[in-house]
Amino acid sequence: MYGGRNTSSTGSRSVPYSPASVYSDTSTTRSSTSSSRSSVASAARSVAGVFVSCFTPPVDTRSSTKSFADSDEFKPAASDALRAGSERKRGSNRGVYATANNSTHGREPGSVKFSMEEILKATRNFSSSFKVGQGGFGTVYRGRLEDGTLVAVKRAKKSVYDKHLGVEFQSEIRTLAQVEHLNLVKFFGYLEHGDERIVVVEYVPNGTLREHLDCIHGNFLDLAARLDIAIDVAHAITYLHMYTDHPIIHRDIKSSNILLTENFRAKVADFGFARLAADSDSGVTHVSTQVKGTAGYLDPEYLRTYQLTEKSDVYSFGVLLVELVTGRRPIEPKRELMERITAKWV
Ligand SMILES: Nc1ncnc2c1ncn2[C@@H]1O[C@H](COP(=O)(O)OP(=O)(O)OP(=O)(O)O)[C@@H](O)[C@H]1O
Repeated sequence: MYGGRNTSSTGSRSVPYSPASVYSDTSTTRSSTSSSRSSVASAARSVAGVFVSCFTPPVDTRSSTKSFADSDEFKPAASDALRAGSERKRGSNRGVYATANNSTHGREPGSVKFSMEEILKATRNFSSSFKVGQGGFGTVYRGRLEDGTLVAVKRAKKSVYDKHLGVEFQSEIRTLAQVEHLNLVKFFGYLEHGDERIVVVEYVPNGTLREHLDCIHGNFLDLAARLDIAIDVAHAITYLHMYTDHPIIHRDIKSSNILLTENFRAKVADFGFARLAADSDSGVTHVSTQVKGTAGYLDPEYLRTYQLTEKSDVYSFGVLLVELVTGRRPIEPKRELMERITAKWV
């Protein structure tokens, strides 16, 4: 059922990302791309239609909502970064994308090899008070570079690179280095030194989408905010699928990989599982791979065939949309048998 990937008429995927090229059916790029890749944006548009027809836009309460960053010791720098144009507020132009040129940071994303000294200084020797999370890859610390840039420092646990002999790490680095989009967590650089594998990315101050759906931060996401988040994620996925040199399949779209800014806009994180999509120019339409991803979000066809295409991300995005609308988790083990798997339930 998977169709082949069409290529742009220019033969190049490095086209500037513009709302017109994504949303206009007359755009050369869009008209020449496969329906699989446009389905992310159209899914978001459909949900947008449902939301818009069902709900009167609520008053924007988010500006008055207290966020992580308000109490954060890094607050001044975080606020500066947000003010300086790397963010857009609700109601401003959708789909206007940051480029390296309007970055407020001193560093060009993706180009930096960090030294251990810089990392230790930024995280105060991996101080536990700077720890912000723990995931499959390792421990995440927040830090501040010498030039004031706020960063998240992802320190791989030893088993990760022992097991995969650095392959996953190298894959993450290559992927991170080639992407830049307002709705993707920005990559600043990395460190590979002895036993250490560290990735330095943009610090996104307001927690994960899942945390907000669980009301862990004490504020409720109104429907307009949820819609904005859905559209942000759709933009990020569309960019990965259509506008990088080689299409990138994220492979782990889920609410705990969606980070929120102070203005409750979404940035997609965690490219640890990312894998370049098959190149349609060579006639290959899928990548055969061992199954990776997160239970509840996994495309059943990918689970059955091990053949990965961009459609797997679109499926996960669909689960995410249901999660956004209902607040449910993709798997709810405490519910009755028939209701446990959200995709089936919905
Ligand atoms: N760029 C970031 N800015 C701020 N916090 C972050 C950032 N990246 C990660 N975090 C925090 O660290 C936690 C762990 O992130 P990580 O990406 O390592 O794992 P995960 O996505 O939660 O889990 P898994 O690796 O199993 O997919 C996140 O849940 C989030 O709270």
